[in-house]
Amino acid sequence: MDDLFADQNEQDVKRIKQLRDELNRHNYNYYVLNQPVISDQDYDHMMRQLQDLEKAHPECFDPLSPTQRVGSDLSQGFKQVVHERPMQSLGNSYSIGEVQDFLRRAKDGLGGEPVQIVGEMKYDGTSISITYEHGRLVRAVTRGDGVRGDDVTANVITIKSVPLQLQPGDWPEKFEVRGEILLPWKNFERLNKERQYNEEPLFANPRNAAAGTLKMQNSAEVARRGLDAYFYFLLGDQVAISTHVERMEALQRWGFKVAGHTILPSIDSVVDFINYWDKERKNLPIATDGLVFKLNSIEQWATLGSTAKAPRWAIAYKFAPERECSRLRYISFEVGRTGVITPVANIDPVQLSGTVVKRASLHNEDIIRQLDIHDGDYLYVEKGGEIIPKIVGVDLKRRAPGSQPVKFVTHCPVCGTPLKRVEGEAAWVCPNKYECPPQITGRIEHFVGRHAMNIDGIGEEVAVQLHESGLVNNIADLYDLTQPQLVKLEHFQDKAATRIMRGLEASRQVPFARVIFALSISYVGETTARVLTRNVKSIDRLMAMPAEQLAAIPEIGPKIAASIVEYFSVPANRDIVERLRKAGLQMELSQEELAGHTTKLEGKKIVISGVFAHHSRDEYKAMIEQNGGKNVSSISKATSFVFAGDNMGPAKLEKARKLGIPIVSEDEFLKMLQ
Ligand SMILES: NC(=O)c1ccc[n+]([C@@H]2O[C@H](COP(=O)([O-])OP(=O)(O)OC[C@H]3O[C@@H](n4cnc5c(N)ncnc54)[C@H](O)[C@@H]3O)[C@@H](O)[C@H]2O)c1
Ligand SMILES: [Zn+2]
Repeated sequence: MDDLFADQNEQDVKRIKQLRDELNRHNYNYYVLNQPVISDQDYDHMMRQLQDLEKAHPECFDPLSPTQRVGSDLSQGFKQVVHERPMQSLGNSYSIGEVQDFLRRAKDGLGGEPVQIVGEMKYDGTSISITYEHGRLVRAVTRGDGVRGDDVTANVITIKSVPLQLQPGDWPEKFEVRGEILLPWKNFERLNKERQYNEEPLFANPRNAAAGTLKMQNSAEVARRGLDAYFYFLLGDQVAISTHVERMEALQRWGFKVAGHTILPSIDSVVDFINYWDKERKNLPIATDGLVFKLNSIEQWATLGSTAKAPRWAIAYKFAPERECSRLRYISFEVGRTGVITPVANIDPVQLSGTVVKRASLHNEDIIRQLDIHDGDYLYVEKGGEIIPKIVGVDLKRRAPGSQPVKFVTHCPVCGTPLKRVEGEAAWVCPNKYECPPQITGRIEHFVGRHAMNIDGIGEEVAVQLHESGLVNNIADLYDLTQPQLVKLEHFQDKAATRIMRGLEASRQVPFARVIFALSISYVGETTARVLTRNVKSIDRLMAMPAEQLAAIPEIGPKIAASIVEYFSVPANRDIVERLRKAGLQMELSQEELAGHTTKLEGKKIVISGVFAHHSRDEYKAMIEQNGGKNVSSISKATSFVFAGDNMGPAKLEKARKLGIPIVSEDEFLKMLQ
């Protein structure tokens, strides 16, 4: 019997260590990289397991355990600032019973004193602490590891809803506000669309997108993305207001947006509040992942204090993710522009977060195997981050006896070519690059895209139509199209044909770098195309370059180099390039580009200030002009950004902050010109 216990003990201790390691890894992915690899529910579940095990094994206590500390977002490149008061997390609850437990504990801690509960939205962004002195914003700092955070003032002042100067009022000389920085749904979706287009990794949800944006080195880009902010704490030694609700009202008067606060006089009203917001939150323009209940009396906050990780006078209530179960009808296999096969689960339609879901991507074969999906299974589907439906599991109880694991196709479902698996990657690929129809039409769509040749009027349907009619088999064929040919196509009107013809004409002026991007060479995205053209300067030189020479260009690794050489080794591709050249496309850098003239700073009014490490101030002024920008001497509302070196004058800095003008460092500036 003793042995049995010893065994169990040993297993628990091992599991504690394992969970701590795993949670630390997920914290890093989530808070620093902003790219979580598991769902919040799975993370919370692991955290609970660890909490339970640690409770059963007090001898394993470790102040560094993830149960004892908030996950750290500290990252390189920012000045770190120690918080005057530590920034904590919140305890979690998932049911009304747990909220009641919380209230009971709080009342016990207060010796039975009556309490008043305030309900608020739990915004799903990233927390920020902002210090104000004499009515002005002086510093904005992330939560960091709770004790110290990153100074992200330059980025926060680009957020229009953060007051830089307070409304006249009774604010104390110095105070701190805390709140949530958010990326509204609309801006989040726009950002992910752009990223998808540029083949950059997508943000899993608005929270990760907001956190990632706040940590960018380029304030101009931060401003462009459109962050927003809501506030939910007012703190400071000089703050003489004794309830949370009155503090929020004061913040509102001073010019802040606050987290709508409601006094809830009974547990029934707490239940009503939960039920109301569970539905109503879907109509908000920003993401929320729950509600927060706080005690109203600040004095009671002081009496109750906090644990290592969270206050005892507040608790988060997390909404359950919407999940439905639905029957798998069949798996379809879709072929992308690069030949990658994506399996998609087609399920009986179900209603989820207000929309009907019929399809959900399964991404690749490994995921199908991990989930162990059989034909005819009932699948659980959730809306991850509330937008993209995701298959999260199988209801094994409903599995038909004798059902077989689903089979992944072995041949391309469109052209029938046997599939290949790229070494080291999860994806299966149709290798029939040049004749597989979806790959051909995918390349046409890519070629005409906004970031490539920017030819209007050719979406997915038209690309397929052009291909099926036999008119366009590759991108060079586009330039042989004539208006009468287009008008003859089904459902095609004069206007649409004219638009395409005009777009083709205008595309002859599109700069060389975008032509290279438009060709669909594997691994050559927008940035790589720019690096290539800057270094290689003409298509003839690019076609003639051996792999080693290409790989020697900074940022071009052996993988990209091999892919470029492979592309130009195919006679059909060389033929396409020659035909595009004849059609009048830009096949080298223009005289202006060669002379260093670009439009990268076009329309920008730039104030330069301070001393620099890499070039003199005059050199930078010349560079601004060369790239289409304008040097201006003093900061005004019309200034696009301040290009700041070391020792920039404090008066200028202050003025820029006051007007919300972004500050760009030397490194950031050089990056802009890349
Ligand atoms: N998927 C992953 O890999 C992964 C990894 C780490 C963390 N996470 C998720 O993050 C959570 C932990 O993050 P956390 O420590 O920031 O906790 P949290 O997000 O659950 O709650 C605390 C935070 O809520 C925010 N908040 C929003 N509205 C508020 C309001 N009205 N009043 C007070 N605070 C408010 C504050 O920023 C505060 O820091 C986990 O529970 C998990 O869901 C996921
Ligand atoms: Zn194929």
